[in-house]
Amino acid sequence: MTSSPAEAGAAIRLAGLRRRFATGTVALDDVSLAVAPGEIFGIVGRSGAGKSTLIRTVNLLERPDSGTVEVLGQDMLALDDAGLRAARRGIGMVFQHFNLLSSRTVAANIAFPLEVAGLPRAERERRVAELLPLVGLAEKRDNYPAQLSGGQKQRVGIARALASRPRVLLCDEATSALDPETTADILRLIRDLRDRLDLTVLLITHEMAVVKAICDRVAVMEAGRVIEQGRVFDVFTRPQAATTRAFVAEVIGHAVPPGTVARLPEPGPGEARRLLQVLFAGPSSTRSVVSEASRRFDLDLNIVSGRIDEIGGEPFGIMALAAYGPAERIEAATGWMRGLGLDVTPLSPEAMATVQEAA
Ligand SMILES: Nc1ncnc2c1ncn2[C@@H]1O[C@H](COP(=O)(O)OP(=O)(O)OP(=O)(O)O)[C@@H](O)[C@H]1O
Repeated sequence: MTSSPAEAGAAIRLAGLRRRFATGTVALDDVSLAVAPGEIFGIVGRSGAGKSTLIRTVNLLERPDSGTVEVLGQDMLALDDAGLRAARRGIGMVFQHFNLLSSRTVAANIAFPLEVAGLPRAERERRVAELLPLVGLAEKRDNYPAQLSGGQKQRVGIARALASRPRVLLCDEATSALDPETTADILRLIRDLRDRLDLTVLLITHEMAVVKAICDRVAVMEAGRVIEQGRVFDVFTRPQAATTRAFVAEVIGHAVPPGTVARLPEPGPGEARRLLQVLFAGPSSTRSVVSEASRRFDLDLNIVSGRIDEIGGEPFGIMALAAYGPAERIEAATGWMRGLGLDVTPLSPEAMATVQEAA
């Protein structure tokens, strides 16, 4: 998997970024990625993986020790203070905890960056009047943050980020403080704004469900490195790294009732029993793959569970198989299915239960 689609004319291009804190922690260890104009690009990783440090290098809230940061064709590290201030107006940022000023109304919070930039009052008011309906807050103009729900506060945060008409939007765990339903609303809003305003969006999250919901491409970070990146559909259907598999399983790990696993027949004499999770692109071909594998390798392959899901309208399937037969023939069948492009992962009964709980 490569980042090649974005290489030419990228909206954001980060190359060879390193950042080591005085404590000795290496938060970024040779990170490179390119985000195409109009793309929603997700960076996913566990706590401490380096996501915040990475997103903060894009607008130079964090300066890398080495590497290059290019946004909209501009070399950010070459700018003087005035140049950097101007460049930052082209890069909006949305925060996890909204960072609203409690003593200001919704309208005054949204206008704040314009005030800092020295825009006359009339222009600020005109811009706020445009932004309020765009984020669905036309009725809340004169409310204070304390009178708003979490989702409404984040809408204010988004409107404020868009006030200076940026072309790039950075979202730092923008939905992590919200409940699932509100998260879905805010993600829809971000996607809608991307479409309407032709924005490029870089977001960080620890939730693969966020990536699945709105991202076009994703990079998975671990210990300061990007360990895998690609189209979201490809990463979900053919995850490579163990960490990516674990992330993917959190979202699409499907329910195999523990009782079902417990009731599976024991293998016969000289037979092995293996539980396999199979991920595949497209809804239709699996059943024939399973029956062909069964014939070719003379195995008993039972579909324990299965379902079809989709990402960006593209369908994919997830299936749990119980395979019975000589261990080496099960291995051979697994290899054969992988050769056809299916992602096959052995599951222990315990793993099946874990996957089910996480789903
Ligand atoms: N200012 C700092 N000084 C020292 N170490 C830091 C600093 N900021 C971050 N780190 C460390 O760098 C590593 C990466 O942190 P970062 O916040 O970028 O990760 P993250 O993936 O965003 O995690 P989280 O979701 O918990 O914020 C962590 O080990 C963190 O403790």
